Amino acid sequence: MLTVTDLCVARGGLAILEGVSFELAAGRALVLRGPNGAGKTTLLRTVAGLQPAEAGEISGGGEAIAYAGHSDGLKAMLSVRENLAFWASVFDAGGVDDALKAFDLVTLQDRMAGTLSAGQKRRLGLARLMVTGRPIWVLDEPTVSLDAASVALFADAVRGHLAQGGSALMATHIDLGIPEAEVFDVGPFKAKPRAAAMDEAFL
Ligand SMILES: Nc1ncnc2c1ncn2[C@@H]1O[C@H](COP(=O)(O)OP(=O)(O)OP(=O)(O)O)[C@@H](O)[C@H]1O
Repeated sequence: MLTVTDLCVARGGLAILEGVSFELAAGRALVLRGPNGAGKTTLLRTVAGLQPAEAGEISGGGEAIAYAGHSDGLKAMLSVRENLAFWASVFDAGGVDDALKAFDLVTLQDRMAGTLSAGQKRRLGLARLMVTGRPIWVLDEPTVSLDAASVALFADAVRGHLAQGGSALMATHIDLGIPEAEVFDVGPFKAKPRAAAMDEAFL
């Protein structure tokens, strides 16, 4: 269970969201909603441990989290299969063949990742999640560049992950058709204007 309590997150020296609390249980998905610039990416980065929280607590995250952000994080000179094998070895996990199948990458498995189209790169970036063995997927706009068929593959992968007791926290503007998903609107948690604590030394 991922538990976020009274969290305040900041970006560029400014508090963005404050008083954020939610729980994410095994088998559940939580979709962050809010307009551009509302703070969804900042919240996801903080939950994933990529930046410190200004205040509040996050428990149950850490090593349990696999994060996929705006960048696909691929190695251009490795093949599709080699990219997945590399990440599987980093996480000491397996599942390369299942990941290739789930994201329709079998026929592309020997192609250099750098030669893939934007949507194919995104499919490979998302397939990486399946070889991490980590239970909590934290995903920032995972469906960018994906066509309708690929969005359906992604939704199937998330549903499969939830069915195995995993969970997913994601920012997305589209309806993925995942009945387990709850919506969390970040709008009401907009921070009152004030400088973030970490920048005090530079004021
Ligand atoms: N590196 C940065 N330095 C300064 N400000 C930043 C930085 N990154 C983001 N911001 C600002 O922080 C606020 C929150 O941005 P964030 O990316 O979290 O929003 P978002 O809800 O994910 O938006 P979108 O839907 O457009 O992806 C915005 O006002 C943004 O301009």
